[in-house]
Order: sequence, then C-alpha cells, then structure tokens
Amino acid sequence: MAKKISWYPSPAKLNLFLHITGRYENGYHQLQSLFQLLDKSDEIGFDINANSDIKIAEQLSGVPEHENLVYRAAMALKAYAPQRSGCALHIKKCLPIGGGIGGGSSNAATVLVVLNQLWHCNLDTEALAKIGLTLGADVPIFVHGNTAFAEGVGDVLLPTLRPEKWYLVATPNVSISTKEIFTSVDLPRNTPKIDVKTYRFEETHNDCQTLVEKTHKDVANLLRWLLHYAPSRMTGTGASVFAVFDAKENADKVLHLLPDCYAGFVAKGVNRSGLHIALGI
Ligand SMILES: C[C@@](CO)(OP(=O)(O)O)[C@H](O)COP(=O)(O)OP(=O)(O)OC[C@H]1O[C@@H](n2ccc(N)nc2=O)[C@H](O)[C@@H]1O
Ligand SMILES: Nc1ncnc2c1ncn2[C@@H]1O[C@H](COP(=O)(O)OP(=O)(O)O)[C@@H](O)[C@H]1O
Repeated sequence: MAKKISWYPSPAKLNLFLHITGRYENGYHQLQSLFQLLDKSDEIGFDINANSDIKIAEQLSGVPEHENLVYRAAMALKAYAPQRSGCALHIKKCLPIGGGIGGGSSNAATVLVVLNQLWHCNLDTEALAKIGLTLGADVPIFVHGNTAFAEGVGDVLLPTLRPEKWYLVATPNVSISTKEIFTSVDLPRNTPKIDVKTYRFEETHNDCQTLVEKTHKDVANLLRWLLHYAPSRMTGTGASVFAVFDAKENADKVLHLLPDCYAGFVAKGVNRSGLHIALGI
C-alpha cells in the first residue's frame, strides 16, 4: 500500500523595506523591516514513523542532508518529542534558493509547527520561535505566521494588517551569501530608527541594495527594468527583487515581458500564513 504523506505549505516572504540600525556585540545586525508574507509556497511532506529515524526523502541539489534546514528543524524539535518519534520529510521546492524570500527559513518553520502537532510536543508558539531563532534569524516570523514589522535581528515582531497587494518577484541567476553582505565594510549600518506607525513604502529603502547593485550588475539591471513599470526594490540580501501592483492583471502583464534570463512569479501579499490557515491556528 502507498504510504500516506501529509503535505503542508511553506510560504515565501518579502522584506518590503530593510533598514540596518546598528550592530550587536556578537556581530549580528540590528534591523527594522516589514516582513510581507506571500501566497506562494514550497510544500513540505510528512511521513511519520515510530522507529525514531529522521530523514529527507529527496535531497535538494547543493544542500547536504545535515545542513538542510528541514532536517535541522526536525532534529532540534526531537529533544522535546516522545521517544521513538521519527519522520521522513519530503520537499517540493518552488521558491528560489538563497533569493532573499526566506524559503529555507520558512521550510524550517513549517517543520517545527507541523511536527509539534504530529509528535504531540505541545510547545507554544513562543517556544517554537525560540528554537527557530537558533536555526536562522528569519525563522520566527514564519513560526508566528503573520505579516509583521520586525526589529532586533528580525525576531521582535509586531503583526500588522497591510492592504493585500500583488507582487511580481524576479530572480537573476546569481547567488548572494547573506553572510558576505553582512560582513562587507561598505554596508550602511546607521539608518535612524523609524516609527513604524507612520510607515510609508516610499519613505523607506533596503540598506543592502546599493551594495548588491554594485557587486551584481544583473540585480542592478533587473531593478532598473522593473522601475519602468512599478515601484520596485530588492528583498532581504537579494538576489530577488519585487515590484508592487494594485491589480494582479498588471503584475501578470509585466511578468510576460520579463526577459528570459530572469525567473519570475506573481504572488499576492497576505496577512496570515497559508500554513496557519491550513492548520486552522
Ligand atoms: C537579513 C535577512 C532579512 O530577511 O536576509 P535574507 O536572508 O532574507 O536575505 C534575514 O534576516 C537573514 O536571516 P537568515 O538568512 O535566517 O540569517 P542567518 O542564517 O541567521 O544568518 C546568516 C548570516 O547573516 C548575518 N546576519 C543575519 C541576520 C542579522 N540580523 N544580522 C546578521 O549579521 C550573520 O553574519 C549570519 O552569519
Ligand atoms: N530547505 C532549504 N531550502 C532552501 N535553502 C536551504 C534549505 N536548507 C538549507 N538551505 C540553505 O540556506 C541558504 C538560504 O536559503 P533561503 O532561505 O532559500 O534564502 P534566503 O535566506 O536568501 O531567503 C541556501 O543557500 C541553502 O544553502
């Protein structure tokens, strides 16, 4: 008999803005950002077993199993699970890897939230977010599942209800390491803090963008092209960029014009994660 795999979504995010306001003693950066959740997702499949094995069913190219955030999240949660809790984990990748749209962090959060239920760990959201933070600064936002303003290293979250706009997300074929950006001497690190109550997209920016545009011409060219059509900006530490539209049909029109050398998709900005809606939490 075919094994039953339960599938759950693992949504993407955009950083609608990203200000670096300082640096902690441990080298991590103090941020202000608006994490906008999207209705575009990877899918994570769970096949629970009782022989205590955790394994990834199909490997991601370029990501060794023990470094895969899906595997690492399951291993981190195992300490809180009853004995003999195991799982085979499946990943349907739709989101570009290392694109600044949070795919890996979101995969980790989906594993924490779903296995917490399937393994009956009974941890609350705060406890799961705390475990998530040990895996990556972007994991807590996906554990909480709300579009939110963020401070700290991205872990201090203030949920917000935004108008549900449409986003064209485009990714050049380049890989940008988050660590490399954050260790650059050219990164601005002293943007004054804004009052998020008066947030306006056009009065904010992404502090990583100028640096990435200098080092990656593909990102600079793509942004210049997109700006002809709509307000556009880089997300996270890149390489993906996004353009904002009020109507889906306008985003779709520009997607059809996108040069073949870029991958792209259109997604709706949502206030609640598709994972949390699917789980009814
Ligand atoms: C800056 C953001 C905005 O969303 O970039 P993207 O990764 O999405 O592009 C994220 O917070 C990134 O989060 P995440 O990708 O989970 O980062 P981590 O794995 O925790 O850290 C990767 C590296 O980035 C640096 N780092 C990360 C976050 C932060 N607030 N300050 C840092 O200095 C650290 O040097 C760390 O070694
Ligand atoms: N399940 C996963 N999905 C994507 N990337 C992963 C995963 N597990 C580990 N990684 C590693 O994490 C890095 C960042 O991935 P990702 O979250 O997609 O990008 P970003 O942090 O730029 O938004 C990748 O370069 C990859 O090596």
